[in-house]
Amino acid sequence: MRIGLGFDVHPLVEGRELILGGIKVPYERGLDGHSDADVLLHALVDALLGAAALGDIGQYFPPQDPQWLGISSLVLLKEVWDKVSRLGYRVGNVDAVLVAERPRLAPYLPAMRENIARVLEVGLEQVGLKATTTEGLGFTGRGEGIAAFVTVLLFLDKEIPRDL
Ligand SMILES: Nc1ccn([C@@H]2O[C@H](COP(=O)(O)O)[C@@H](O)[C@H]2O)c(=O)n1
Ligand SMILES: C[C@@]1(CO)OP(=O)(O)OP(=O)(O)OC[C@H]1O
Repeated sequence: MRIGLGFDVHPLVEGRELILGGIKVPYERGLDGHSDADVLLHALVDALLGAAALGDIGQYFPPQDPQWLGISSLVLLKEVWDKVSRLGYRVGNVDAVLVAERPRLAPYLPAMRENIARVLEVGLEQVGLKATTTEGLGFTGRGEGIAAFVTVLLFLDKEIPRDL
């Protein structure tokens, strides 16, 4: 059994779409980055890589490489999951928190969970996802950016408990 932790932050800017968990969220600004800047999926990728002790997202998708310019982070997640699952790992559960003052994310969380469950080949009940504000405090509170924290539990095939 292995535990992984991922954390990411991207700045909110004008002229970009807001993509979170592979879902386009209607908002007047979007996250800036080399890829689609999906902060939730980047933190999830790092949690998976961390659990398998395989490094971090930038080692596989360098921000200087034009190949990844504007890429959907669902593609990056799929590539990393292929790598991790080839080692024999399966997901026990994922738990994640999006930290954003605005927009209100609750209506979009179910679709984000579905995307994550589909790519990681697990049931919806194995993917926890919440949103929180920081009550106006800090860079998230000022609306300067969005942060995400993700934990993941991996099992090797032979270790999977019967109730999962
Ligand atoms: N961007 C966000 C932030 C929060 N929510 C939902 O609001 C609830 C209250 O958040 P607090 O930070 O005030 O505790 C929270 O439970 C979320 O469901 C949201 O939808 N979008
Ligand atoms: C996803 C990658 C891909 O170039 O770029 P960004 O969208 O800038 O995201 P970040 O989390 O800053 O770094 C990871 C990179 O691998």
